Amino acid sequence: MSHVLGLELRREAPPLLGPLLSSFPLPAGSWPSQILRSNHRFSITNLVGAPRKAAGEMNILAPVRRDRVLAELPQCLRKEAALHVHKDFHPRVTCACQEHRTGTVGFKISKVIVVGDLSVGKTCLINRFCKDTFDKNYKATIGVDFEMERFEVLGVPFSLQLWDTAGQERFKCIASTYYRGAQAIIIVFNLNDVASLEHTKQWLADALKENDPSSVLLFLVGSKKDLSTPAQYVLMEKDALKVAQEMKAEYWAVSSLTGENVREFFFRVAALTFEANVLAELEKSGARRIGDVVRIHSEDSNLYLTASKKKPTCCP
Ligand SMILES: Nc1nc2c(ncn2[C@@H]2O[C@H](COP(=O)(O)OP(=O)(O)OP(=O)(O)O)[C@@H](O)[C@H]2O)c(=O)[nH]1
Ligand SMILES: [Mg+2]
Repeated sequence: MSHVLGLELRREAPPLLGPLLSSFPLPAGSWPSQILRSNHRFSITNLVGAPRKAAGEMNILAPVRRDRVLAELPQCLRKEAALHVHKDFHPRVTCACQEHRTGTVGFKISKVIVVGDLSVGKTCLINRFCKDTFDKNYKATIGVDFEMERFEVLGVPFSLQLWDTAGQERFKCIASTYYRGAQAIIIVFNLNDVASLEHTKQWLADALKENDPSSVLLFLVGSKKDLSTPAQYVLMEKDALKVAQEMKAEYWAVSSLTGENVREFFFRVAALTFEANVLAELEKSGARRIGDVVRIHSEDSNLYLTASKKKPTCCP
């Protein structure tokens, strides 16, 4: 079940949801008014008039599905355009997870926004991963919509909130109010439409206006791979890798129709977002210990490079 957001908002958060919602970067004056459970997933709706459950009836978090458990770091698609190419999670992250020193990471919900031209396949990509469905008919997203996905990474629960935004110009102003507070930005283009690749720079610029460019993880995703011949794909990939390198984004190519690379891609997003969260948490607790404030800088989005500049607060 998913819900269109951004139509009409009201400030009304059930008491139990306070801590949960505090990590939702919603525009001032808005709170999700309802959490519903649907199979393994939760969706939140802001639609006024939808029946509301009493807080006591709500299930706050769904259990993690067995096929959402990550024990190892999923690898990048192309080494030329990757956020990092290390084979394993950062040693400090592995160590912190083993010693149950991941702080609040297990309770947090990380926001991921998906942007790109209309009809490039953003909704289909999310639906393939979250619902394992594919709809060949185009239904434009109006405003924004989102899905929650729960993972377990190195034994720690971790949640991603995947925000599906509208690509149509007339809905852009609604959608852009939901860009704020993203930990990862997924910019989608159609591998068979070079204009959609060119437009990714503008989508990124718009999304970065609302976010801190030094801490957000970027992914450039080519969609509809099933529609390209191998020769066409090779040509497009060359251009896409160049754009990804300029953006300092990790490049992926997927097909929501066949499912190619969809799961691998979202697992990579979950793993890298988790890793960044744990590293930030370790920095924070280190800073607290010495009574100082530390700010995370990731100029080149390389989590390992960032971490190696800091004094270790965890083994080894
Ligand atoms: N062949 C093929 N078609 C796809 C794929 N992904 C999406 N489509 C089709 O492309 C059209 C648009 O897909 P959507 O996911 O709705 O596009 P969107 O980016 O969400 O569009 P907006 O919501 O308007 O921004 C639909 O007809 C889909 O069936 C794919 O991987 N392969
Ligand atoms: Mg859509």
